[in-house]
Amino acid sequence: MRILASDPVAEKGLNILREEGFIVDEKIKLSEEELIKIIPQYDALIVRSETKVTARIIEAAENLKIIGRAGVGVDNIDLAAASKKGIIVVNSPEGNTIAAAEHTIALMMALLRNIPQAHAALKAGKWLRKEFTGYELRGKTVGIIGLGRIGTAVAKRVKAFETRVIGYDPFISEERAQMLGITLMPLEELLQNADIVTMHLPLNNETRNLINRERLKLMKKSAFIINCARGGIIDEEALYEALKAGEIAGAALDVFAKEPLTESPLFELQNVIVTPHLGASTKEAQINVAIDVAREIANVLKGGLAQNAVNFPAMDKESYQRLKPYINLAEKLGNFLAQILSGGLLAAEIVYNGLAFKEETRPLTLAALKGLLDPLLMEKVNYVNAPVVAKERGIKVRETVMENGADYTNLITLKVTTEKGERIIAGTLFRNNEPRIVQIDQYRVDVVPEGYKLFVPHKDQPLMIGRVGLILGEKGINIAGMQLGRLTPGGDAVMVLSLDHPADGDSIKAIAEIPGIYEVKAVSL
Ligand SMILES: NC(=O)C1=CN([C@@H]2O[C@H](COP(=O)(O)OP(=O)(O)OC[C@H]3O[C@@H](n4cnc5c(N)ncnc54)[C@H](O)[C@@H]3O)[C@@H](O)[C@H]2O)C=CC1
Ligand SMILES: O=C(O)C(=O)COP(=O)(O)O
Repeated sequence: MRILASDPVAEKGLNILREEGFIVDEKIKLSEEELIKIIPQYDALIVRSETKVTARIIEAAENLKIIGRAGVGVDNIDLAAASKKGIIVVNSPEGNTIAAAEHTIALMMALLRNIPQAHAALKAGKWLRKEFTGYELRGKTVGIIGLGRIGTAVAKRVKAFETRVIGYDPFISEERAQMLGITLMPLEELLQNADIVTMHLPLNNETRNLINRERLKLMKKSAFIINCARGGIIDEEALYEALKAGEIAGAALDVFAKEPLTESPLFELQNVIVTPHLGASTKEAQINVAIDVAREIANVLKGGLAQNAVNFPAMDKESYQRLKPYINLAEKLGNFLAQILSGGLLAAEIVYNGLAFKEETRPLTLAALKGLLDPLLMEKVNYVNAPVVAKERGIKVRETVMENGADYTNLITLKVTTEKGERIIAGTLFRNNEPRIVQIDQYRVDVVPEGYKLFVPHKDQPLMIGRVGLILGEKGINIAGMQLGRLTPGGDAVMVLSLDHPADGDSIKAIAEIPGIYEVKAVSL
């Protein structure tokens, strides 16, 4: 399989992929058209922030299974397009946290002490001292917007400078803020109180131009603002005007609305210092992020699940190990049901009974949906696009979780409604995580969800098994196992045969013609 790195990525990461037997091409600074042309050859794409992975590129990516973002921000990737196409997007959420936090501190100190300006002046032959008198950090109030990984790492570090830290993040709790020693407050209040404001939140539709003209006006005239998160969070035009008018004291910017950026009115202002998106550019961070995404890509291309997928529920290693057999079971249940269904699919409900499902069920639901939808549809369905595909087709998906209430300690039941009625399948794990289908429709069974099956509802009467066995036997198809389920003697019953080879069309037809056989469905798991 082939992997393309379209931005500079540390060799240590790429070598992991080469050692795993993948072919890795490094081609940087490609245009959108160039990428569209070559992307069909690739199974995985690795990017940093420079490559814009547009919907057009994703559309052309016939073989792409995963996009690895060697860093945090995925705003350069069209996530909706990737999800729709079933392409997993992974990032490295922690690999560059320290690099970005330290760069923020570096910018903060440089800004307060005029280091870039003094450096430039002296190198130009000017020994200026009075002009470059700065400020101390001690005793100042630092306002952090976005208290995620980088925001909290910055908080920890500025505290060592004896500052007071205030924060704004609508998604963190008061308890967590207290634990970090940060006073939470509304954004407007933070802007009014901070001597230094620093941004550490993602760019999205809610945060674009979060710091606009009105909000900049709330800041103290003596205040500084730093953006080491994403360009576009601060309105650059409004910032220019605020700085020019002396409404705030200065700004340090590592990121810009449009990158690369080599000319900007902001660059002409003495109280603005800039770096070209260097937050994550340390040797250490680049090795960390490259290794993280390489491991994810290798794992996913070998059929595993991603742990840091942005468009798939994230799972830590432990949860993944624990849930993996259930994920496989859920997928098999969906798959089995898909192969015995008739009529258009209207709704799917997945019911989880048992403590195994107390914490996390989302990956199981996605697996059940994938198993259910993939055999029914022309397009490829996987864990990532399964909900999108279901939604697009108007299939209602419901999830119910109950701590107990079933005959098995942990049971997954998939109920689907089609135009022709309702069908049910349920499964559990036996000892040693052995998967079993324990119910199909109203019948109790004990079927290993593996290999070739024949699902044969019939009337409970003598000779049924014998005649089915004879037809298959005459074709040299060996029956490896058989399960019978019936409601009442002489009533409706079901046979689930496990075969060593798939049954051919003629045998299936011949079985279907036996009086008392209601239907015959071949299932391959
Ligand atoms: N300059 C650079 O080279 C680098 C920039 N970054 C950027 O830094 C930013 C932060 O990264 P991490 O801390 O790793 O992410 P994170 O996901 O750990 O933290 C982001 C925080 O922002 C908060 N948030 C979301 N919407 C918000 C809103 N409307 N107002 C206030 N807070 C909000 C979230 O609740 C979360 O706590 C990202 O934009 C990332 O792309 C990251 C690494 C390097
Ligand atoms: O990780 C992030 O979000 C970054 O902004 C780092 O960007 P980069 O990988 O250095 O292009």
